[in-house]
Amino acid sequence: SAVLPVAQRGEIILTLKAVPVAASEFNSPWLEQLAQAMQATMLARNGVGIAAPQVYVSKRVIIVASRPNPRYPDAPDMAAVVMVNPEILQFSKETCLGEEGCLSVPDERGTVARAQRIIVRYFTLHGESVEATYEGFPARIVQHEVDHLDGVLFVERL
Ligand SMILES: O=C(O)C[C@@H](Cc1ccccc1)C(=O)SCC(=O)c1ccccc1
Ligand SMILES: [Zn+2]
Repeated sequence: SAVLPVAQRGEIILTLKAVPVAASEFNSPWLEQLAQAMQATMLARNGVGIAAPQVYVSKRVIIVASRPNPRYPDAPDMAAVVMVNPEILQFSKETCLGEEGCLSVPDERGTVARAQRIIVRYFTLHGESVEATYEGFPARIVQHEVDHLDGVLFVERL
């Protein structure tokens, strides 16, 4: 499906707090198409995650898709997870440093401290509520993507 343009650092959309997806939007063709376009865009850019504001949709939808890569060779190879209205319920006290990049800040990488483990609650595209624990690289991606929903770029955490 459609690969969408990705907003770049300095564009207002990336500084906004995205709005929650409304109950009426679950199970809608709109939300399915948004998720498919986000996934296609993420894959086209070789990303391991993406947030809706990065494709100019200021709504609280993210995709998390950890896979082994040069920087995280032992990262889990996980099926892409679409999270609607994600909320991080708990951050572990333990943090870890790791390198991050961003599809909206090309040619820049930096070392960011993130909680080692998190509990996140989100809804699926069908409106089911899920609570899940993530740690390590997948937890890092979730925190990076939820930051996008709150208008925060990783470079502000360096
Ligand atoms: O801008 C985004 O949200 C995508 C971003 C997600 C992310 C990467 C690394 C740590 C946290 C979140 C990317 O996928 S950047 C490109 C990439 O695949 C990558 C970059 C650095 C390290 C590992 C992967
Ligand atoms: Zn990013």
